[in-house]
Amino acid sequence: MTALLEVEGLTKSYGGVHAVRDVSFALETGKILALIGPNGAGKSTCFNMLNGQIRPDRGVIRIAGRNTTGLSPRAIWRLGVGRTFQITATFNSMTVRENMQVALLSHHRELFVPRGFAGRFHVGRADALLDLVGMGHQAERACGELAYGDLKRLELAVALANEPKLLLMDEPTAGMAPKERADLMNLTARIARERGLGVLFTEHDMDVVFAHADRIMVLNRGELIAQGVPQQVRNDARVKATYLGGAT
Ligand SMILES: Nc1ncnc2c1ncn2[C@@H]1O[C@H](COP(=O)(O)OP(=O)(O)OP(=O)(O)O)[C@@H](O)[C@H]1O
Repeated sequence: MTALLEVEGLTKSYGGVHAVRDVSFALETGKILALIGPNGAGKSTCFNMLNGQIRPDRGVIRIAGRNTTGLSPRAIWRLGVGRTFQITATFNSMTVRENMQVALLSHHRELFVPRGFAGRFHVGRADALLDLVGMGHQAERACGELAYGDLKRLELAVALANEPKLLLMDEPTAGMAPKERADLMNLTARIARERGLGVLFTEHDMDVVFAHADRIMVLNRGELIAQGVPQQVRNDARVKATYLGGAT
């Protein structure tokens, strides 16, 4: 069976710095894969090659069997790759529902709706996605008033408006309280299973990674030094020496 995401020999250098070197992995539908590593290991570079922001020097990226290497971020988004960001990207002056409506209009390429009319479109779909992430009761609130954890859930719903097959989450739980972190990751795992999404996330919080990832990849100085299920990675001598130390 073709994996949802297949990466072979992904490589990127900046001058003499090997930011990502010969990285290969695969991600199956319905699974959650974590990409971890110390500061400067190459996580962001790797992520940004997958979403089209950085062009690899070498290597191949296939999403659902289609070669997406070197495509623009917009083309990759159109092929069904959703993203959430470290810094939440919602419109603060709009309500929660309006943010969803804008995302849905964009997904349906309805970009020329006259100002002030966007609120009439996709109400049912917007509310269904808000219910899915537990935000239905806050549909009328302005985003600027939301608690941080709720903003992150809205951001997840916005990413789902594009009906992605693959979801890339950059430090999804950064800045959240421990209980909110677990809630967001449990929600993400449930949605991934139910909708057959693959999720790739970067994360500095090892509790989140080991509790919620199906598989973990560890980067160090641009190279993948280990990948496997959490128990394998936790017990890997090289990972312990270079990264985890006594952390787990
Ligand atoms: N645009 C760039 N120009 C030059 N060097 C870069 C550039 N982007 C990244 N690097 C270098 O590539 C290496 C990998 O950086 P990257 O940001 O991908 O790591 P990271 O694992 O995401 O780190 P962090 O956890 O701190 O965000 C680092 O040595 C970094 O200094």
